[in-house]
Amino acid sequence: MTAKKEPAGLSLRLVAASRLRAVLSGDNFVALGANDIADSRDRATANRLITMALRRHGQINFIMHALLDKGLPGKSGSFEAVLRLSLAQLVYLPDLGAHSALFLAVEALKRDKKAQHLTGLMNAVLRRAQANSAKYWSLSDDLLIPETFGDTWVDAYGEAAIPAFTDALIAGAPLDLTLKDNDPDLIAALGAVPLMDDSVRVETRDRPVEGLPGYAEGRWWVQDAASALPARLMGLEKGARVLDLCAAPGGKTAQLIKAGYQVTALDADAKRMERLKINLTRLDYEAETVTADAATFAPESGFDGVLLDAPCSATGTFRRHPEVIWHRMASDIAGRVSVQRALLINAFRCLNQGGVLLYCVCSLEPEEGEAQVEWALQHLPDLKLLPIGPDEIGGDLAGAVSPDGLLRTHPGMAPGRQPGGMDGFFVARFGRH
Ligand SMILES: C[S@@+](CC[C@H](N)C(=O)[O-])C[C@H]1O[C@@H](n2cnc3c(N)ncnc32)[C@H](O)[C@@H]1O
Repeated sequence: MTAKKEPAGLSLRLVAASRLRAVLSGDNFVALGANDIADSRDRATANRLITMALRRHGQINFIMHALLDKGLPGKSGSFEAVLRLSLAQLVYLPDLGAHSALFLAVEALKRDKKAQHLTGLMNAVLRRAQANSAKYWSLSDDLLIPETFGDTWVDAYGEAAIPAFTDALIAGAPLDLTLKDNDPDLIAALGAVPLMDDSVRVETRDRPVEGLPGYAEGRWWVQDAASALPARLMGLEKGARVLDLCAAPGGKTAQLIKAGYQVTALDADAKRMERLKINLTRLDYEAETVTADAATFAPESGFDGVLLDAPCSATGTFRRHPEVIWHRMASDIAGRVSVQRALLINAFRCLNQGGVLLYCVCSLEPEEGEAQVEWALQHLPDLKLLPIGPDEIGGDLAGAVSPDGLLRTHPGMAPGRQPGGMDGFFVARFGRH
């Protein structure tokens, strides 16, 4: 007897459901790669389903609430993940076909011992969703942002920021690169548009990053346009000794080396440090590397510059990691604020008199940004603010600098007037008396 053939499209959905399930329970989203699904078209479909489910998470919450009269059944294995993927397909990816969404959801549940008793419920819920898909398609985009963040972001960035943020969330992030050298032929070969300084944007690509022109020769590295801003503000002479704290995977380290500094790159995570070393080797760049806790690292001599890219809530990265805004709680932010303070204190200790300290976070939360500057100026009396000038920032982003010289980007901004947004970043520059 020959084994019964699996229905087409089922196995990619099983892999997608398993990845989404991990994200729902707290993992960061990492796109499926060739090791997960060998066929590139299947892999692309699976990644589309997961990213759509994550970007539309808030609206899918609303739909699930409307359709599951008794709420999500307890201890139900992959039920929630399969349901979210199927709703993403039915409502937001109609080109994938409604029939396959219903049929494959039921088939997927049949293969999960913990959920196979729920095939009837899945079928009924998805049929109701299908009947109402036009109504669900036009749900308010305000649902895409959790209330806790929505309120803070309106206060910090104004009412108009929210529609801009939801547009950016739905669109996702294009690929931004930082170039080693601004070669117009390379930019053309990449099909990229210049954004500012050495940042370019690749809007569409037909292959993985490793297959793009110039990757193997180490002519660029992946770095969001916002993430490339802080290191450009160091402003020291070539040859200055610069400490890059929380450096892995090394995007800012590479920029500091490119600027001509003698760089020491430090990170607490040994695996991520290995990744940093591999990245620098590909770029043919050199730095001293240290695996240590940035809160207690005690160098033998001080540095002319310290860049502290502090661990944070990462809410500014929601275009690539939509899950961050659903994972983060107010208590997480408070915990991160105290770690950032400990790191700021030690960053200051590592700095020579007359040196420059850059503090940055990829967070949209004022507690991790502007409020940390107030705290640092109160608690570290030898520290003074070195205001960032609007003319120091290219890409038509002068408006991102506040009157007191703090830099704040957000996903609604258009670097180089290009569509696609940018990460939310906060940068402050200090000097030591
Ligand atoms: C936002 S990522 C840094 C990105 C990096 N600066 C770049 O531009 O590529 C934050 C990093 O902080 C590191 N980290 C977190 N807590 C740390 C600590 N106490 N000491 C040193 N590194 C830490 C993490 O391992 C992570 O690599």
